[in-house]
Amino acid sequence: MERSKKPSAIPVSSPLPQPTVTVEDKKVIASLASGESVTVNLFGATVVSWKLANGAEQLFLSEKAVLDGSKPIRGGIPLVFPVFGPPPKDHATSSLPQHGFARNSYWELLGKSTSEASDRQGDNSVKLDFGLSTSMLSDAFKGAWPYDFGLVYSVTLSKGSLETSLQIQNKGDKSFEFQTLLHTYFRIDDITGIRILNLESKSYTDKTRDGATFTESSPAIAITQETDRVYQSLDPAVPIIVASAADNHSPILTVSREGLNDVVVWNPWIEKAKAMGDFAPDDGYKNMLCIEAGSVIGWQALEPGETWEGGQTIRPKI
Ligand SMILES: O=P(O)(O)OC[C@H]1O[C@H](O)[C@H](O)[C@@H](O)[C@@H]1O
Repeated sequence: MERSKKPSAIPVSSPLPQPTVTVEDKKVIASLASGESVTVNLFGATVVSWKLANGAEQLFLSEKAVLDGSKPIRGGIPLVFPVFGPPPKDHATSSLPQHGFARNSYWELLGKSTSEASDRQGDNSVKLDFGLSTSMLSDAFKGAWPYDFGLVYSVTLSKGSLETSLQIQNKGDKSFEFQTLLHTYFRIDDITGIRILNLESKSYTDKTRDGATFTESSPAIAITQETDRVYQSLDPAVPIIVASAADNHSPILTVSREGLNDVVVWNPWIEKAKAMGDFAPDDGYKNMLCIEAGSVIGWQALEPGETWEGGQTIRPKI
């Protein structure tokens, strides 16, 4: 008599845990099953929180950030478009507010999509697409910048990285010029404990010194005072690294860029932090650093029908 064989385990391809996306109160929250999460406020499509699986918040959000749409959000990743800084008087953006209207307008959630982690070990990643187009602007912004445009901003949360990328389309019949920037406020433990790598020998304008131009001499930049510098014409293949001063300059996080060849390094320091009504606590400048990937030197021209794309991927050391 044949001994009945125990059925051997049949390999089944178990589905990876799916990310969840919830929309509540003008906020979109996406989470991976392993615990990472990102929160995007529809006002400005501003990413206001990005947490790792262990709950560690990666972005600085001021305790006094205004979240009701009455002013740009102080912290997270405000999006700058179509002008960086105060608009020049002789330019088509001259009637817009500082940093333009993208961070000052309500965006819509266009959709979400998931993709499988390539190694089948981790969770899926989740991509949120947000849109802003001419018809969604206030009449005041439409009047101040009369161009027909469409923006799609994609926020992709993966295990160990956050990617934010912007597509800009000229949908009208006249060309326009723009600047854009991802104004990322990183949360850091202690501003005195970090160094910024990969900017040595690069040219920068220093806004704290009347916009004078200098060449960076330091291989590892320390922030010890108010800092507001626009580094320009960087090699897009070289990421900006925020490193630990104490730990032999080992990376704390890296910022890789595509199409964004300028980088602003900003910390308001003591007096400027106190002077900002929506910045809190006063000594919060010790726990933040803005590394802002952008295209802000000169202007990008976009002809009718053309699309421009750029973005960043942030990877913290885990
Ligand atoms: O106060 P905001 O309009 O948000 O600007 C905050 C900061 O943004 C950038 O980093 C600029 O380089 C700074 O000059 C400016 O102070």
